[in-house]
Amino acid sequence: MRLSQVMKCLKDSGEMDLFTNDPEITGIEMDSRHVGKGSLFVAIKGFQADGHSFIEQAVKNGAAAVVGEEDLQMDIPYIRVADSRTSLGKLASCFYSHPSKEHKIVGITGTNGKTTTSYILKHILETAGRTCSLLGTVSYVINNEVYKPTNTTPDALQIQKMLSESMDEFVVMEISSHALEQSRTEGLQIDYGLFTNLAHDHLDYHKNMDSYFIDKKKIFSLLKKEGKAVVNLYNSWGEKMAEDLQKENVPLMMLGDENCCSIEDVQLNGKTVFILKMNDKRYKIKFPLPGYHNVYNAAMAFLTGMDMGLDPDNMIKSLASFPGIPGRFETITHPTGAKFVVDYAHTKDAFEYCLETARQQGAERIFHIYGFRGGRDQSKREEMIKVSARYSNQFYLTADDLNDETEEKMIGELHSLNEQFGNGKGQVIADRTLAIQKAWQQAKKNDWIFITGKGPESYKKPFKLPAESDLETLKFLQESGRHQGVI
Ligand SMILES: CC(=O)N[C@H]1[C@@H](OP(=O)(O)OP(=O)(O)OC[C@H]2O[C@@H](n3ccc(=O)[nH]c3=O)[C@H](O)[C@@H]2O)O[C@H](CO)[C@@H](O)[C@@H]1O[C@H](C)C(=O)N[C@@H](C)C(=O)N[C@H](CCC(=O)O)C(=O)O
Ligand SMILES: Nc1ncnc2c1ncn2[C@@H]1O[C@H](COP(=O)(O)OP(=O)(O)OP(=O)(O)O)[C@@H](O)[C@H]1O
Repeated sequence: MRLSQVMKCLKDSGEMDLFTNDPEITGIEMDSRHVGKGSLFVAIKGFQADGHSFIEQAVKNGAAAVVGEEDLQMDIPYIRVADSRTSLGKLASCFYSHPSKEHKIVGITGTNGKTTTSYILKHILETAGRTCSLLGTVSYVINNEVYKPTNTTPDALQIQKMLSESMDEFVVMEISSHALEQSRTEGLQIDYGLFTNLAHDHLDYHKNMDSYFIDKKKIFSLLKKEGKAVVNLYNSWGEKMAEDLQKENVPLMMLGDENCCSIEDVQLNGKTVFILKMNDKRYKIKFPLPGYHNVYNAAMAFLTGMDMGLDPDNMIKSLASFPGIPGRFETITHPTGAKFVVDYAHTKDAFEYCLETARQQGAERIFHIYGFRGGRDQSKREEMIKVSARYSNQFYLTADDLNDETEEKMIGELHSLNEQFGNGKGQVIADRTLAIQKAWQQAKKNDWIFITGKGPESYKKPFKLPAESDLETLKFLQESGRHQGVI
């Protein structure tokens, strides 16, 4: 494709300056290290580095043209734009022939429930015999091939490339607020935009809840002409979102609105069973994942499936056979019958939903093992400890992924938070595997032990026990118990 053809996508928005020759463009790159002969290199001012300082390297690697924000003179075509990130999405969409058009795309945003809802939707679509790609925190799945994700929502280049490679009819993707704020979704067009909820998280990045909300709301600017918003009203931010969208005349389906679809008769002791009332019809849904939060996730997926024209009876069967998601309420039963749950909860709301679920399931004692990511939103830590102290009989604070924080600083912070807000129930055990071992050794019948925050993710540093994730630690303890004849 000639540069002038790729540039047409920017020309429309008046972002293009003149250039003198028209080379053949073999690919678009945002990382100078990936540039090859004929690439168009887009220089981005990032949080860690400035892509403009790698232009020379990109040219050495064979770049045929460069897009950037600075006023530069070069021997190859240089196109100055106001915002490289938005230009990247537009250019990539153009280069890959606007692949959003080729699929029915569901974008899911919200603080909690994106991964779960996306897995449920993929499952019900596939049960109905439809093909579905998935882009999200746990994995990217394209044409049934599974890839390790870079981000929850990949960069604009990857999005457009994967959409163009996907031969699946549907694409279900998690859309993070970071991605929306960083214009990774520029050039993407979606058929459904789902908003699950908003809760205190990522305020290191978004500064306050209002600006976090505004970034999340950007998902609806991606809707195709005939696209629809699906909003969960069972939380106050969902109500606000729906109100805003109604004012803006965005076609909207609301979970929790009597005139559309509402949840009734929820049973949570044992299996999750509830009624979804849609217009005059009532659908009885049985869902294997416990907890009220999963009622919302299943209902959001069902509502979207109904609008897609899927058969409700088929969806009900599909939901009943949902196989679960790695690291989302994954349960291992201790020899005493105690339940060990590995979960990805890392917000106050998610803690509440999880720990409350144990109460609903008849837990006599609740133990909770968790930590905080270093270098991430520190303002949420106090609220999370308070919830944990309210619901659990005892909790252990461990060193989670430290990122840029030192272990010493994190441990000091854990002690301090525990003293202030732990209600005398907390203990700092920095080694996560030893904290899990301690809980394993003291577990009794009818105890529920939650290990939260990492889900299926690997530990970033080695701990005492030979395991690389929470699940592996539990399996190690299970195996060791068997070898020692402990039943
Ligand atoms: C803070 C942040 O969000 N950073 C994201 C951002 O990176 P950046 O643009 O700042 O990159 P940078 O390292 O400063 O580099 C700037 C530019 O120089 C280029 N470069 C760099 C080096 C070089 O030698 N040559 C070169 O050309 C880079 O390719 C880049 O184009 O854009 C990248 C591409 O999209 C993201 O991968 C990266 O996510 C980082 C890794 C990250 O951890 N982000 C988290 C906060 C995040 O986005 N999380 C959400 C999920 C949140 C949730 O809901 O839980 C997500 O969507 O994953
Ligand atoms: N609808 C919901 N409301 C509140 N909490 C939820 C909901 N669904 C799941 N959770 C809790 O949040 C955790 C993360 O869920 P999930 O992975 O589906 O969310 P996510 O939005 O993809 O999160 P992340 O962006 O951090 O990957 C779950 O392990 C559970 O504890």
